[in-house]
Amino acid sequence: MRPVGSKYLLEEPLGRGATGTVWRARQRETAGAEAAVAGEPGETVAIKVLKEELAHDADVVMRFLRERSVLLRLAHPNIVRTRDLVVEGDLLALVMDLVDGPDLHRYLRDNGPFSPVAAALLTAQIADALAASHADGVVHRDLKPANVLLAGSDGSGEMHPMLTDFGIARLADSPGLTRTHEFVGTPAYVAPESAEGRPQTSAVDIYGAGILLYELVTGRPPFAGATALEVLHRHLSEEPRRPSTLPEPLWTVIQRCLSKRPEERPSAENLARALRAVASGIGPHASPAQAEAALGVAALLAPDPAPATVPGTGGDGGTGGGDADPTQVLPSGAGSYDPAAATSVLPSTGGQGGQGAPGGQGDPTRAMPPMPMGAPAGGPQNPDGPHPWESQMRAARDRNEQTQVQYLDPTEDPLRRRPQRQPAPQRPQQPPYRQQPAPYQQQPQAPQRRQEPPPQRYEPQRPPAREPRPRREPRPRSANPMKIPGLGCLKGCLFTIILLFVAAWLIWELTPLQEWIGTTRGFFSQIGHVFTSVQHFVQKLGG
Ligand SMILES: Nc1ncnc2c1ncn2[C@@H]1O[C@H](COP(=O)(O)OP(=O)(O)OP(=O)(O)O)[C@@H](O)[C@H]1O
Repeated sequence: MRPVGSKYLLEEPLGRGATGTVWRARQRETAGAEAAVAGEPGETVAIKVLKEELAHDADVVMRFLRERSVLLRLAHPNIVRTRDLVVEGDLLALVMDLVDGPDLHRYLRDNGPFSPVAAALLTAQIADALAASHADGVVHRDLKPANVLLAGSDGSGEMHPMLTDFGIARLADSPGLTRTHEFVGTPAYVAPESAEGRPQTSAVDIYGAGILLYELVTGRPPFAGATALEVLHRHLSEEPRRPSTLPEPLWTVIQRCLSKRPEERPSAENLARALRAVASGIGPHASPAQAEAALGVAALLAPDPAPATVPGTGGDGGTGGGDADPTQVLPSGAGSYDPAAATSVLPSTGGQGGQGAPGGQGDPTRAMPPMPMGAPAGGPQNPDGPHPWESQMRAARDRNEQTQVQYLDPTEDPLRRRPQRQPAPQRPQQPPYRQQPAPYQQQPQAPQRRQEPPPQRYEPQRPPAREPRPRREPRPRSANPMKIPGLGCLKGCLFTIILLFVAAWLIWELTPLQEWIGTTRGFFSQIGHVFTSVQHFVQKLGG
């Protein structure tokens, strides 16, 4: 057991991320006044020991100390509380409350997607946490299922999401570690402005929340690709595709969160409110008024008039980033991309040039090659040393937990396996103000895989599912199985000739045609006469 400072003892690793390793630890003695939570000897805590690269960077240490008060101050029921920050020699560590439960990424992988109502309620709680941190000027910047821990997901039914890793992204993008204009994040969850190195605000967290919500209901994030660059391209240029099972109001929320323009995304507070309105309006017990309110959710999604800015990205009017930065054309097809990749430091402009940089395109750990652009504008970088991006990607490769993009077999999709619609009573016939608990008052239920989902479903106005028609045997066309090519055409021709013959006979016999022509012969004798004339003519020709 390794001591951390004089107050904590590391017991066993809980998991490793790009920025450090999280340990289950025990408190040895009560912490001093500098800690937010003094704790009791013997108490179990979680400690994130930051990676050595971070701990060796003077700038990170400075930032760690400077942000100490912000991190310790962040208190919200949906934020994992940071109890203490330890700086000792080469060691930087965050002491947190130990959350007994899986992270959301693992939970999704093991249990499959959530119902739209459960997903909306879960994301509403995450939006609550974001609203509190944004009000305090703290932008998370790395919102993703792996950074949401689920307390109380032990089968008791209630699920309590807790956002963790606050401020870590901010520590990791120290100018000493990453070059100017680079960003920290995970490609599948990165907002377009971060991908382009434009100024960032709290709207990047709203984008992350939109991606997370999409993933909760579908099992996978909206933009995937073989390489990190491909994923970033999609964030910049593609619109997400609407899954067919997604209720209209929830889709409206997702679309607004995933708006390419940060100023069009809702504030975290409005997002939470809108998601609760949607959850109560799309459930089966929704009153007509609640359903109506859900359909008008767009009106609730007002943007934040004064979004919190991310220092150093230009969003604060500071030195980094800047509006003048041109939109980049990202080279595609380079490198490999693990969608499970941990938080990454991706060069978005500037860089050391692709070919000569260590760990170039041939390096499979590389998710994004350096851009062939200008020289780095950032801090004192050693051009020969490995870029932190490389070591972070190597860490990602070493991780035990790999995010898996889950493609759900439609037959196993609990969203599709909804109960058959009964000829249910029409909504207007329901007593309008029943004493029912509103769906937003219910805690999101843990979805059980391969179990019938709870009937918290949005029923769009669709006709009831039809019985599939019995398959018809192809009609036998003929008793003769032999197929003669052109037979159909021949039959048609013969039929036409007979038809013409009969028509000519009728015209000849029933009209005064024969008198006009001056012959009084019947039709058949006239035909015979014509044939005889032709025969004589041919014989004459033949001599
Ligand atoms: N406070 C905590 N209590 C219990 N387990 C935790 C706590 N914080 C993190 N963990 C667990 O530790 C593991 C590693 O966490 P960490 O945040 O370092 O990884 P990550 O989020 O996957 O990576 P990164 O954010 O660096 O890309 C995760 O599996 C997470 O479930």
